[in-house]
Amino acid sequence: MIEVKDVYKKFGRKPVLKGVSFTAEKGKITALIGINGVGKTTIMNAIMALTPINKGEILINGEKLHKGSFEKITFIPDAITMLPSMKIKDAMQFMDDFYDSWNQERANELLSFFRLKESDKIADLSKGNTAKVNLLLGLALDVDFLLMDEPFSGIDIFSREQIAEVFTSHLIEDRGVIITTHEINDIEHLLDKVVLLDNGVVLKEFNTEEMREKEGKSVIDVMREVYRS
Ligand SMILES: Nc1ncnc2c1ncn2[C@@H]1O[C@H](COP(=O)(O)OP(=O)(O)OP(=O)(O)O)[C@@H](O)[C@H]1O
Repeated sequence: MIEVKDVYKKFGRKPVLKGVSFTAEKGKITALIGINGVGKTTIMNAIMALTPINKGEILINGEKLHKGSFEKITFIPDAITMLPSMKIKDAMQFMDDFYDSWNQERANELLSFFRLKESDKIADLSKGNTAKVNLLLGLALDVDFLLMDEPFSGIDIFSREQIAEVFTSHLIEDRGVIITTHEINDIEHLLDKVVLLDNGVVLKEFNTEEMREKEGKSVIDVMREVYRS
C-alpha cells in the first residue's frame, strides 16, 4: 500500500499541499483528480522523493522510500524526458541493464500491441507514440506500484482507447496504480478509487463501485457536486 499522510509542501512561500492524506492499494487503480495546478504532479514527485516535503509522511508497503524501493515503484511522467536519442530497442536494453525488475517478455508484448517498431528512434516519434513508449518502458517493469502522470495528455481518441485497454490487460494484475488524468471519461470504468483535490487538500476520497452501487453516482456526478458546491 502507498500511504500519503498529512503531507505539506510549499514552493517558496506558496503552499501547494496543505495536509494531503490518502491511500492507494495494490491491485487497484487510484486516480488523483483536480484542476490544473492543484498539486497532482507535486504529489507524484513527493511519493517518488523527487521533491522534498515540508511535513507529513509517505510510506510504501509500510516503509519510507529508500534505495531498494525503486525496484517496487516506478513513475511514468507526462513528458518523456528519458532516452530520446535512443532507438526503442536501445531504450529497452538500457532499462534491462538498469532494473532487475525489467520484464522483456512483457515489453515485447506491449511493443506489438502498440504496433511500435524497435528500430524507431524515440525523438522521431509522434506525441502519441512517444506516450506509448513511455508507457511501455514503465509497464514492463515488474513493480508493485506504478505512478502515471497524465498518460492521455495530447493523445488521439484511438490511442487513448488503446492505452485504456492496456490498463485492463497488462497493467493491473496485482499491481497498484496511481494515475492523474483530466480525461475521466476514457477511464472512469477502470478506476477503483478517486481522490478529489482542491486548494491543497483532499475534498473527497471514494470507492467508485460503492459510489455507483450505493448512491447511483458516476465519478463525473460526484465531481460536479464537489467542485460546484
Ligand atoms: N518546482 C516548482 N517551483 C515552484 N512552483 C512549483 C514547482 N512545481 C510546481 N509548482 C507550483 O505548484 C502548483 C502545483 O503544481 P502541479 O504541477 O503539482 O499541479 P498539477 O495539479 O499537476 O497541474 P496540471 O493539472 O496542470 O498538471 C502550481 O501552482 C505550480 O506552479
